[in-house]
Amino acid sequence: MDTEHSTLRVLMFPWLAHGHISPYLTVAKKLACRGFYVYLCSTPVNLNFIKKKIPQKYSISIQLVEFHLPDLPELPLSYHTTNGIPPHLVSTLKKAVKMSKPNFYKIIENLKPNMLIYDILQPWAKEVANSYNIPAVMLLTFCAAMLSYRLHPVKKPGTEFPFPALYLRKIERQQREEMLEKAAKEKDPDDKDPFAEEETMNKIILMSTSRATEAKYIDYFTELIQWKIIPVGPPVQETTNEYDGDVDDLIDWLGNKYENSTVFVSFGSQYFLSKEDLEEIALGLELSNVNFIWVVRFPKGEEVRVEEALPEGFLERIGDRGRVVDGWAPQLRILSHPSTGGFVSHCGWNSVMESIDFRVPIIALPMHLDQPINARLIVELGVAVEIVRDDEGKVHRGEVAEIVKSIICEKTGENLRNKVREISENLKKEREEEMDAAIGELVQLCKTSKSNNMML
Ligand SMILES: O=c1ccn([C@@H]2O[C@H](COP(=O)(O)OP(=O)(O)O[C@H]3O[C@H](CO)[C@@H](O)[C@H](O)[C@H]3O)[C@@H](O)[C@H]2O)c(=O)[nH]1
Repeated sequence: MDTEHSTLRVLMFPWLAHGHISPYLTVAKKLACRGFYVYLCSTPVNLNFIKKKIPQKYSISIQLVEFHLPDLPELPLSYHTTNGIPPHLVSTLKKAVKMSKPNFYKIIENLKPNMLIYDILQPWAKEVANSYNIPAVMLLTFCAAMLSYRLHPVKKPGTEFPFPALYLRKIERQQREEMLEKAAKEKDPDDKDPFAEEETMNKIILMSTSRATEAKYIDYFTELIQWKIIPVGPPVQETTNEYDGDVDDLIDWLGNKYENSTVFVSFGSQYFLSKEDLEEIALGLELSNVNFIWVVRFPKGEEVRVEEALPEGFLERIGDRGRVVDGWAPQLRILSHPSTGGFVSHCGWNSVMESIDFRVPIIALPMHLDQPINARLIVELGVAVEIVRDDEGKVHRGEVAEIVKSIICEKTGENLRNKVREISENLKKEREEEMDAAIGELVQLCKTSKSNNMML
């Protein structure tokens, strides 16, 4: 281990979502391997989950720090995470996090880290750190294509977005406008623009992405924002045995299938399918005749039995061809398995990067947020085919079946597999170099912080 940085201590504070925690944990491990001492801060319910993803070798270099939220009757402890929280409570969760700012002051005061790495959804954390002369760097968990799309109209109003491949369909534009309106209404007037120009702040952004997947978008985002953008590579963990339940049984079942014969179907940790989408996807998988593992999930507190939510007789008709998993599956173990030949995904950024890293072509079925842009990006890259919804946003079983079949049984799948293999190789080549560049910047910042702290 490189001991040069062994006295540098970094506090990491991701938003309370698995899609955000996962890339923070990846970076935490990379920092720990290079001699940093890392504190990873989240709520107890998230930490219980994170614990299982940290192998023994990091037991000293990565310390977990509890962040407590206020005791609100509508937000029991198990809801102190976005995983499985009923969608109407997400804004309450955001408020609860904000109310806990005094707890974050105490954490910073106790730990006195050399640097904070914070999330765009908690921009106030930077102010807390800066108030102790501690530098703060944002780690973004979205892709540069998405951020370019978002910032272009602000920075270059009245001009056309120069990447037509990243268009949004009419229904997606409507959904996006509704989402932005809702966000504007809920916005706390104290919250500053996370990309605002400030003299006190270093203009460095770490991004959970790679030049291997989106070099031109990283360059364009840099041009728009005029900050230094440092990609830190794909957010991929080691495949640990962190899951309870019948995981071995599931992996044994997968082991009995032919190479590239099975699709994995999963829509991340924050989204729940509508009844109609659930039915069309089930019947599409049935029609495709392809093997599958499908993670079906419902919000916490809704006592839904998976078998009852699926179309009548579905499980009997599928028999041993498919497995339906309730709630959560070991995604990385499944994606890294040779029998997995495709991933029907909502295109959360982590799922996209994980799939590319493990050389699995993607069948894109974006739901909301950044996902439509992510889907267009990977189609442009040549590693995905998209299941296109109709003008009302509905998914159709016939299209699901056709595309799944084409990826597993036809030439289309082979072409995508060749392309994803090539990009995965490039990702691996870039990974270390990108992280080394990031470490160089972080060390500089930490050193500044050390001299600042000595002056206190
Ligand atoms: O059964 C499951 C479900 C998820 N995961 C893991 O959980 C993470 C999920 O992340 P992601 O694929 O990005 O999906 P979301 O949880 O939906 O992520 C949110 O955060 C992402 C990063 O900011 C955004 O791109 C998404 O749109 C947003 O929904 C991944 O690491 C998965 O490997 C599992 O291990 N098992």
